[in-house]
Amino acid sequence: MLEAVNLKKDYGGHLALKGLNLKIEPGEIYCLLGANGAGKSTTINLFLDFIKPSSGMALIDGMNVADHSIETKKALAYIPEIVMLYRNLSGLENLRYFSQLAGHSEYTDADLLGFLKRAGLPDHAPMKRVGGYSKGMRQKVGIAIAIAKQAKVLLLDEPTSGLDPKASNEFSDLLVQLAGDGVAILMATHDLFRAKESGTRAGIMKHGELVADLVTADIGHADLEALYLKHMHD
Ligand SMILES: Nc1ncnc2c1ncn2[C@@H]1O[C@H](COP(=O)(O)OP(=O)(O)OP(=O)(O)O)[C@@H](O)[C@H]1O
Repeated sequence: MLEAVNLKKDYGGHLALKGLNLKIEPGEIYCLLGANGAGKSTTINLFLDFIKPSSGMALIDGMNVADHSIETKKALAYIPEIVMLYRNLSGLENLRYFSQLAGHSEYTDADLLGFLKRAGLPDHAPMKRVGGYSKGMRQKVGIAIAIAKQAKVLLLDEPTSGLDPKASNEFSDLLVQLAGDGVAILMATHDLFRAKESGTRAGIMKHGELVADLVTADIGHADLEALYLKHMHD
């Protein structure tokens, strides 16, 4: 479970996050929407403990990440816009390496190949160098790493930007599957369509504040877009 409690971030006089309160339960996919500079990445970076809050708390599984950096990192997986992998290693070798780093040395190659398959990596790809992978294939290795790590929390920062519609659709389906397994997911995205399609909740952030927090099943595509645009113009 992910929770922000009155979470604030001040970058030298610029209040980028103004007291965020948010709870994301296992099985939820929370899509954080908002214009460039709204504070979405700041929120994610606080949960990752990449940056420290000015006040308030970011909690993962009830633990304050600022005080439990290592323990909370064990519970989470992070997928940025471009998943960082070793170009000269194959997908399988990358997955083995990152799984071992996460303390899972027990997996056999068959296990690891199973995770890559579950993440939708084509059968011909696991033995090939990642340097030749498409962006969508790299994202799939990122998902396989999350599966292998048995992450309870998944943080994503614009993971589908630059993916073609089919790859984006496949990626969103994977997130829905992970949520079905009880993972709590927070995703910063500009993709209103995907937020409505695969998100269970959506929040609109503006100037460091959550100005809307909705259940996606309660709102249509057009209504979400209209609401988003209304907030952007206010
Ligand atoms: N390291 C930093 N130092 C100073 N200001 C920063 C820093 N990082 C972010 N900011 C500022 O904080 C605000 C929020 O930025 P943030 O990156 O969280 O926005 P975002 O919603 O993720 O935007 P985008 O959609 O462009 O990724 C912006 O005004 C940004 O310029």
